Amino acid sequence: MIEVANLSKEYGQRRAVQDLTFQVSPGEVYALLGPNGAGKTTTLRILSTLIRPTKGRAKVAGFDVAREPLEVRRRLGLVNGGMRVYDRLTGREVLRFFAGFYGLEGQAFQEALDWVADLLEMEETLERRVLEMSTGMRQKVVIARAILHRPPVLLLDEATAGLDVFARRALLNFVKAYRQLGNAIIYSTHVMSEAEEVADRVSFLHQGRLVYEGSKEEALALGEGSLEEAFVRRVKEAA
Ligand SMILES: Nc1ncnc2c1ncn2[C@@H]1O[C@H](COP(=O)(O)OP(=O)(O)OP(=O)(O)O)[C@@H](O)[C@H]1O
Repeated sequence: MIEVANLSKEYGQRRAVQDLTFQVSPGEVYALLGPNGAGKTTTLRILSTLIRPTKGRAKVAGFDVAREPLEVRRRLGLVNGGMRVYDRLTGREVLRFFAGFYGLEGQAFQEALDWVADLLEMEETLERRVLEMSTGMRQKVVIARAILHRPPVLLLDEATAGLDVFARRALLNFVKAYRQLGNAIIYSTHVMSEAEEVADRVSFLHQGRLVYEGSKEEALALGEGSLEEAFVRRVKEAA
């Protein structure tokens, strides 16, 4: 569902991502792990067609991100930590506005709304103004907006940033439910414990390079039960 081949991105002299290759299958959560500046956001921005790669290729649902960006966008949802939505609107109004971009109106909008409200357990959030929502409720609106069109590919970039324990739990449960529907998910974070909970496979990104990729179980074995330890060991070996 996601294919990345020898992908590189340079900002002037700075190499943000170097020669990255990986694939993600339908029904799989792929954790992209690494510290700040490792290149995670750059990778997701390329996949979501916001920036172009300097070298290499990436495909989403079979469509090339550089040559067929509109086809890619139709099949993809993106969630960043700290994304904003319009304060004065209710949850329902925000979602109606964005649904319009996907051509979801009338009955189709209502069906999409019922679907996301159920999946994210957010019925009461729909009637409240964003201004009056908790951070967790707001994040549900952000996620709902990203999946209204039921994309088979979902990219989550530090999506739990700023969330309390209940909201984080709700998000992790949602990730599991969305995978269960057969969708491909990239879960990008520097919080290794979250990946331990939701990932099927993990990769470690360090200074723009993929220094490790394996099943979560293999990575945990490498770190004697800890992904953080596995990351540190792999980075030392790669140095
Ligand atoms: N627009 C830009 N112009 C110049 N350099 C950039 C730009 N965007 C990112 N970089 C650099 O590219 C590298 C990778 O950044 P990126 O944001 O992809 O990392 P990250 O793993 O997502 O980290 P974070 O969690 O801090 O966002 C960093 O060295 C960063 O400073």
